[in-house]
Formats: sequence, structure tokens, C-alpha cells
Amino acid sequence: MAGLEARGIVGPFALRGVDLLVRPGEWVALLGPNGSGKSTLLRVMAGLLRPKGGGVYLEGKPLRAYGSYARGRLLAYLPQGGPYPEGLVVEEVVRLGRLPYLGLWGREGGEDREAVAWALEVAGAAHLRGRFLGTLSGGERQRVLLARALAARPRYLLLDEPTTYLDLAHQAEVVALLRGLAERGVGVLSVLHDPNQAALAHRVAVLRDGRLLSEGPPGAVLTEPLLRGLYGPRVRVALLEGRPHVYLDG
Ligand SMILES: Nc1ncnc2c1ncn2[C@@H]1O[C@H](COP(=O)(O)OP(=O)(O)OP(=O)(O)O)[C@@H](O)[C@H]1O
Repeated sequence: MAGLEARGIVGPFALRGVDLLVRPGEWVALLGPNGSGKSTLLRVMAGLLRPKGGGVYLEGKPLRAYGSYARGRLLAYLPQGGPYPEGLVVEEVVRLGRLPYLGLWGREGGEDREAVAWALEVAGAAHLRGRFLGTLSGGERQRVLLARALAARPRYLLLDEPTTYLDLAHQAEVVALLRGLAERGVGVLSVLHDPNQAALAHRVAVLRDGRLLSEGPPGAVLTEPLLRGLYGPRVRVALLEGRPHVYLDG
């Protein structure tokens, strides 16, 4: 079956039985309070953490049955924090994203160079290509790491808070990019804290205390009762052009 699927994930840490399916061609935003298990779920779905119960399936096959290069060609993961390869030049960092195609000693071909150039361009990092990663601002670095994930041209993209460190204009660009990638067939799962960014996704999944509280189209999930339950009684939701717009009263 097409898709990246978490089935009955229990543990590690907070997760208490989570089912989530990300299909090619859709962007799912994962929302939830601090400590609810979002990053843990993403790392489990990227194959970086082993669940205590349940399993992850990539295109119908258990994720752990894939070798790391085969998995890396299908699925890319953008972590929330470091460590960062600070001593590398941006272009080298992004080329690391091609590792699943090259192996450790592989020779780079035209397709690899094209993918790196494309990823730098769409992540808005092409002008940084000659800079050392360690000299960049937080937002610039974030765009380079996004480019590294894109360079694999993955079928599934898992992103942990991809808009952190970005200024307002770049946040909007990344959000538009996620939607655009999904529209070109990529399955995107992104942890986001801003419900107004999540409102632009095709589907929103909400985690609380390690369980999936709600899942569906943004208009059905991002309601006042649900958001007040998560973030307190001051939350208000207005509809702007048919989409929920979330703000705090007073
Ligand atoms: N390595 C670890 N060892 C022990 N507990 C951990 C570990 N990693 C995460 N946890 C715990 O698991 C729970 C979920 O953490 P997780 O990082 O998945 O939450 P989150 O929803 O991504 O939070 P945030 O919004 O703050 O990033 C937290 O209570 C956290 O303390």
C-alpha cells in the first residue's frame, strides 16, 4: 500500500498507541503541546527510534526491513536540532543528502548535481552555497538543512518544526513549499507549533499525552473546543476565506 504508516505505536517515552498514515501527495501537519510526543513520533516514523509496540510501514513493507540507503532514497528527515556539520561548506552539506544514491565512495553524476542545485534553489539557499555552515544565522542554517533533506528527492519528507528560526517571509515560503511538494506527489509530515501554519496543510493530526486526539481536514480539527482544551480558554478561531484562523483573545 502506498504511504508511510505508523500502526499502534507504543513507546518510546510518551507514545501510547498512535496510528497515522501519510499518503503521497498530501501534507499532514502534526500539532500538540510541548512534550506530547510529536518529535518522538517523527523519529519513530523516520526509523531512528524503535517503538516498544506497533510498527512503521513504508509502502506496505516494515520500515526496518529496508536497508539504510534504500530507506534514505524514499524518506528524508529534518531534525529539530543539531549536531550540525559546522565545518562543511553549504554545498557539501546539501550533497550529503545524496548519500543514499552514492554510497560512501560513489561518484557524483549529473543527476546528483541537478538534485543539489534544485534543492538549494527551492529552499532559498542557493546564494549561501559557498559559506561554511557554522557562519550562518539560525534561519539560513535551517534552509540549508531543508535543502539537504530535499536533495534526496524523497517520496516522504518528515520535518520537525521546519519553520523554527525563520522570519515571517521565510516561514510563509517554507509553508508554501511544503504544500507545493505535496502537490507534486511527496508525502509530507511536519511538526508545527503554529496552528495557522497547520491550517494550510491538507490534514492536521493532533497529539496529546502521546495519543492522537483528532485528525482530519484543518476546518474539522482546528476548532475552538479542541484548541481550548490544548492551549487554554483564551483561544479563538475565526474563519478567513474558509480556513480557520487561530488567535488569542485579550
Ligand atoms: N531521550 C529521552 N529520554 C527520556 N524521555 C524522553 C526522551 N526524549 C523525549 N522524552 C520524553 O518524551 C516526551 C515527549 O517528547 P517529545 O520531544 O516527543 O515531545 P514534543 O511533542 O515533540 O515536544 P516539544 O513541542 O516540546 O518539542 C517528553 O515528556 C520528553 O521528556
